[in-house]
Formats: sequence, C-alpha cells, structure tokens
Amino acid sequence: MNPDILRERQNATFDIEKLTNILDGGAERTNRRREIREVLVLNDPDFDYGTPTSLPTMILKLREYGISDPVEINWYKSMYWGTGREALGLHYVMFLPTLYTQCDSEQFNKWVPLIIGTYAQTEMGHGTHLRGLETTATFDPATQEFVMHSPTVTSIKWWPGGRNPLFLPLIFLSIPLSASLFDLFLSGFALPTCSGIVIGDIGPKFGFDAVDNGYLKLEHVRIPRENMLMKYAQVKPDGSYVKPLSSKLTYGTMVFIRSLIVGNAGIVLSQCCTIAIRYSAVRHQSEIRAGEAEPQILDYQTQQHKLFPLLATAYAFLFAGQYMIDTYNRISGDINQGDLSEMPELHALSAGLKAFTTWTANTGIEVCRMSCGGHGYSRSSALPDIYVEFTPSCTYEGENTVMMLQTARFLMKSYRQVQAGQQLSGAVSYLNKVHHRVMAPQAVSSQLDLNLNTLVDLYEIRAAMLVELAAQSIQQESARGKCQEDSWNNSTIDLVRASDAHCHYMVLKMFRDKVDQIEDPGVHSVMSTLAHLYAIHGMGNFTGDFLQAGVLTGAQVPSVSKCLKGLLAEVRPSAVLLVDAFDHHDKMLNSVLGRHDGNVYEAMFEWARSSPLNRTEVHESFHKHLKPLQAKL
Ligand SMILES: CC/C=C\C/C=C\C/C=C\C/C=C/C(=O)SCCNC(=O)CCNC(=O)[C@H](O)C(C)(C)COP(=O)(O)OP(=O)(O)OC[C@H]1O[C@@H](n2cnc3c(N)ncnc32)[C@H](O)[C@@H]1OP(=O)(O)O
Ligand SMILES: Cc1cc2nc3c(=O)[nH]c(=O)nc-3n(C[C@H](O)[C@H](O)[C@H](O)COP(=O)(O)OP(=O)(O)OC[C@H]3O[C@@H](n4cnc5c(N)ncnc54)[C@H](O)[C@@H]3O)c2cc1C
Repeated sequence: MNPDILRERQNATFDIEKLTNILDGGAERTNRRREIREVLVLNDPDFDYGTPTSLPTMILKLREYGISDPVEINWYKSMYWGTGREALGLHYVMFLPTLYTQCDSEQFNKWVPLIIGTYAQTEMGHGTHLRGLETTATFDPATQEFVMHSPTVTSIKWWPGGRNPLFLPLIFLSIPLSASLFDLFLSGFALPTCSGIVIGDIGPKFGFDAVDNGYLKLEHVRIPRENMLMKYAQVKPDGSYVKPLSSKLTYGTMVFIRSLIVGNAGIVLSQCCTIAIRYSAVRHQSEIRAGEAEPQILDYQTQQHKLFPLLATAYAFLFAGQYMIDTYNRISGDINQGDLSEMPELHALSAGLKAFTTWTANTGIEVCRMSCGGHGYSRSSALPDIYVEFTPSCTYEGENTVMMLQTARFLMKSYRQVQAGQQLSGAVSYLNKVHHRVMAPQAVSSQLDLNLNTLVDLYEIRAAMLVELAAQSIQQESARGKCQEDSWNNSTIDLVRASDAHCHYMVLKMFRDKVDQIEDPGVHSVMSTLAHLYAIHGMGNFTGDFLQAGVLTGAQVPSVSKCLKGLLAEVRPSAVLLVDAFDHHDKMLNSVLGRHDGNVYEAMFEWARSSPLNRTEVHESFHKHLKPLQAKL
C-alpha cells in the first residue's frame, strides 16, 4: 500500500464502518451489499470484469440468486456495469415502472414478466413540452384498434433508449396524452414485420454509447385497443373516453426517475471525490517551503477548497436522495390509494432537486477531473467517462431549467396562498413567516453564528426573500400592463434563482436532520463539520443573497472566508477516511487514480502498456504511411 495512503488512514477520529452503515441504511444492508458485490459478482466465475457481458447473463444470474428487491438489483447491476451505463437501463428505470404504475391488473399479468421495452415519449420537435407532442392515436371502433401516426417530421419519436432492433415494446405518449403500450415486434435487424414502421438509430452522441438511442416513424400503424395502459384512463369499446383523476398521472414515471436521480447525483459525486481525494493524497508536486520535500497536493489550501466542499456536497446529496425516495414512496403510495393531495408537492420537490443536484454534480465532476492535473484527463482516471455518462442528466428526464421553473410555479402558488391568509404545511411552510413578517432578518451578531440550526434558518430566510422577490417581479410586470404569461416569462431569471435557493435550503435542512440522528460521537462530529462546510461554502458562493436578505453584514463577510478556511483544515485529517466510507470497490470505480491502495504510478504504467496502441513495438501506421512517404522524400 502506498505509504501516504497508509498514513492517511491512521489516527481515524471516527468509525468508518458506522458511517458506511448510515449511508446504506444499516449494518445489515451494508453486509448484504457486500455479499452481492463480493460473492455474487466478483467471485462468480462467469463474471469476467474485462468484458462487458450481456444482459441475458445478468438477468439469469439475478434469477439464479433470487435477487428481486429493486435496491438489491441496483447493487448487483452497479457492480456488474461499474461506472458505465447498461444497455437496457431504460427498461428497468422507465419501461417497467410505467407498466407497474399505469397497467390495469389484466395488462400487468399479461406483460410484466415477459417483455423488455423502451420509453418513446420525446419527438424530434418536442422533448420538454409534452402538450406539444404531435403523434396521434386515433381510435377505430370498427376494428377496436388505435391508429398510431407520425403526421410530421417533427413528430418522429426521437431518443427512445435501448431501441433493440429485435423487438420493441414501447411505452408511447401520444395525443390525447395517454400511455399506450405499443407492441412492436420486429424480425431481423430493424426490418419491421408490419408496414408503416420506420426505425433507426439517431446517430453518434456525446457519449452514453452503451445505450442505443433510436428514432421511430409511424405511418397509420394499428395496435389493439387493449394496448392502451388503462389503470387511470380508459377508452371503452364504444370509443367513450374515461378521464383519469388527474392528467398528470401519466407523468408519474418521470417523477419516479427524477426522484432516483437525486441520490444518483450523490453517488456519482462520491465516486469522483473518492478518485480525486485519494489521488491528491499520493500525488506530490512543487513545494510549500523552499528546500523541503514536495508536499502531498492535498495539503494545498486551494486543492482542499476544490475538493472538500464537493465531499460535503456528496454526503448532502446522498442524504437528500434517501429523503427524496422515501418521500416518493410515501406519496406515490397515497396516490395509488386515490389520494392525490400531495402530488403537486412531490412534483415540485422531485423536479427541483433533480435539477439542483445534477447541475451541481455535473460541475463537481469536472472540478474533480481538473484537480487531478494531466492524469485526470486520462481515461485511466475514469473521470472523463464518468462526466460523459453523467452530463446528459441535466437534460433528460426533464431539462433542468424547465424543472426549476416547475418548482417555481409551486413556490409562486404557495406564496399567493400565504398572501391570501392560508397556513402552509410541508416543505414550503417557511413561507408562512413571510406573510407575518416574522421573516425579518435576525439580529446578526458581529460574529458569525456557526450553530447549524442558525445556518439552516439563514438559508430559509434567503429562500423566502428570493421567492418574494420573484413574486414581486411578476407583480411589477403585471403593473406595467404585461399579460400574466409575459409577466412570468420576464421574471424567469428570478424564478429559477428562487427555486435554486429553495432547493439549497431543503438540502441543507436534510443534511442537518440526518446529522441530528447520528448517535456515534465520532461520526456525529465529522458529519457536523461537513454540514457546516456545506453551509458556509454556500454562503461564500451566494454572499450577495445573504447580504440582501439582511442576515449577513458587510463586516461579517471576511469571517465567512475565515470560517471556511478553518473548516477545510478541520476536514483535512479525515478526508481519505471520509471517501473510504463511501465503500466504492476498485473494480467498480475502475480508476487508476482512485485505487484503494494508492499505488497509482505502477498501475498507470501497466494500464498504458495494455493499450492496443502498444501491442507492437512500432505501430503499423509507420509501415503503412510514414515509411512509404520517407522512401519518396
Ligand atoms: C438511477 C437513475 C439514474 C439515471 C437515469 C438512468 C436512466 C435514464 C437515462 C436516460 C433516459 C431518459 C429518458 C427521458 O428523458 S424520458 C423523457 C423525459 N421527458 C420529460 O421529462 C419531459 C419534461 N416535460 C414535462 O414533464 C412537462 O411537459 C412539464 C411538467 C414541463 C409541463 O407539463 P404541462 O405543460 O402538462 O403542465 P403545466 O401546464 O406546466 O402545469 C400544469 C399543472 O400540472 C402540474 N404538473 C406538471 N407536471 C406534473 C407532474 N409530473 N406531477 C404532478 N403535477 C404536475 C403543474 O405543477 C401545474 O400545476 P398547477 O400549477 O397547480 O396548475
Ligand atoms: C442521453 C439522452 C437520453 C434520452 N433518452 C430518452 C428516452 O429514452 N426516451 C425519451 O422519450 N426521451 C429521451 N431523451 C430526450 C430527453 O427527454 C429530452 O431531450 C429532454 O426532455 C429535453 O427536451 P428537448 O430536447 O426538447 O429540449 P428543449 O426543451 O428544446 O430545450 C432546449 C432549451 O430550451 C429551453 N426551454 C424549453 N422550454 C422552456 C421553458 N418553458 N422555459 C424556459 N426555457 C425553456 C431549455 O431550458 C433549453 O435551454 C433523452 C435525451 C438524452 C440527452
């Protein structure tokens, strides 16, 4: 083991295993996760990590081992596929959940165990604006069929992931918005068995290469009436349409996946922090004091300032992810029972946190890569691949700006309710204080009050102020004679800013609530330090907001920076131990820089030598191109 990494792991001030247990949701789940990882994947003779194996093998293994719990399936799959994407991930995270939530019981029993499918909602002309989708589904009572049609080039379904040319059951969204299971069995490769279907691949992408994203054009293709997913809405044999309790129930799968993405952002950021912080512990470069040995780059304050707030953010997002999925499960359970009362809040929370966490993690991955210098740019670090695979999450499942505006819609509605004298509950209950002017800035002492509860209050006041400012912008636009829609559009910068601050407050509050639950003194202490670092770093980034909210004075601004530096120094001795607690296996991270043993250089040389470019002493291109050229010179 690298001596630097060894030294970093001595004198731990907290029990790493206990922190890993907290991240997993208990010691039993840690043990089960490791059993799946070590026994059922890594020690499985059929599992050859070097070659991406096929999905059928994995599915048969899951059945052989009796793994059916979604969390355990995800543990198995994430070990199987490492940090890459799996070819038919969409089947698991969108196609199946849609069948589970939108099929009536007869349809469920007919389809769920049997088919692998994709989710074809986006069209070439519309991804965000679902009410703008052009594909039509026209019911023909004479034949009891829907006639599916792509009337324009912009209506061609574009992007469905895992568009396996062999068969293509689709969850289809069409006008009127209903989800029809569109069974499309194609024989041969991409040659449709029935006329009227044109499918293909949309071509090379920025990345996401494990997933083939396709296009699908329909020319009056007929499917049975029974293929419309009929749990919430039905078309009867006589053609009458039974409306759902809410037209937004069709959007349920997107809410589910957005809820999952919140925790996934934390996982991906924790992977990158593991790589960058372990590497920073073994990389020596330059000098701090002339004549002394080159220091670990983790001892540079700027390196700590790059990485430790991201480390704190990774923990914050992992806890936010736990809260989000628990909230999703609770409210979707109520929805399943016909209680839709909290559906708007679930939509607003999942949309905002999906955007907030993916934007932050997306930037954070690049900071981690650049903090590793040239070796961060090597594919051996795994950081370029992690970035390329993660960055589309800011676009898919709801483009982030649009998602933030959805949350803003809920915040404005809540603000208007408070103005009308209503008492709010839930995540926006802090807006009640705005109306009663209780939100007046607290008497801010000359010293920065570092109590975590006080910091949460300051973030709450900041968010409330920005919600009020956005609402006032809309009111001012209206007062200038603008219509409601233009008043909204002319305030969207403020609205996104308010949603971002609302999400920032929510994440810090969840972090503080999780820290409050930690009983082990050592773990509580180090996690409290990270939560403080998360809060103070945010205050440093958005100082203007806190000044504008009147909860920070100009005289206190220097103490924000001073406090931040102190917290960086406080985290330094525990940094490697804190990434060890994420418990990412070397095989899954697949990163020369992030190895648990810290033996980076030897591994990097081996990695480079194994490159196909080094298969021969002299590359064939010399004989093929350069040598003939030299002969002519
Ligand atoms: C572990 C997982 C990790 C990674 C992921 C792995 C794999 C996935 C990778 C790639 C696959 C990608 C797949 C896709 O991208 S699938 C396509 C995704 N597409 C979208 O998300 C579309 C985004 N657009 C929308 O959701 C809607 O168009 C939008 C919400 C923007 C607007 O809808 P609409 O115009 O119908 O409503 P509005 O007029 O704006 O609002 C009216 C009203 O409705 C409320 N509303 C809107 N949506 C919802 C909802 N989902 N639930 C509940 N309520 C909703 C909205 O708040 C308004 O309410 P009110 O203010 O009270 O009137
Ligand atoms: C890797 C990847 C995989 C995908 N897989 C699938 C899949 O399997 N199935 C599927 O159906 N789809 C899939 N998609 C498509 C994805 O869902 C859409 O790209 C996404 O919903 C964004 O819609 P859009 O492309 O129309 O972007 P647009 O909405 O056109 O966005 C372009 C710009 O317009 C802005 N904008 C749009 N509306 C507003 C507004 N109201 N207010 C302010 N600004 C606005 C956006 O903020 C953005 O800056 C995938 C996409 C990617 C990148």
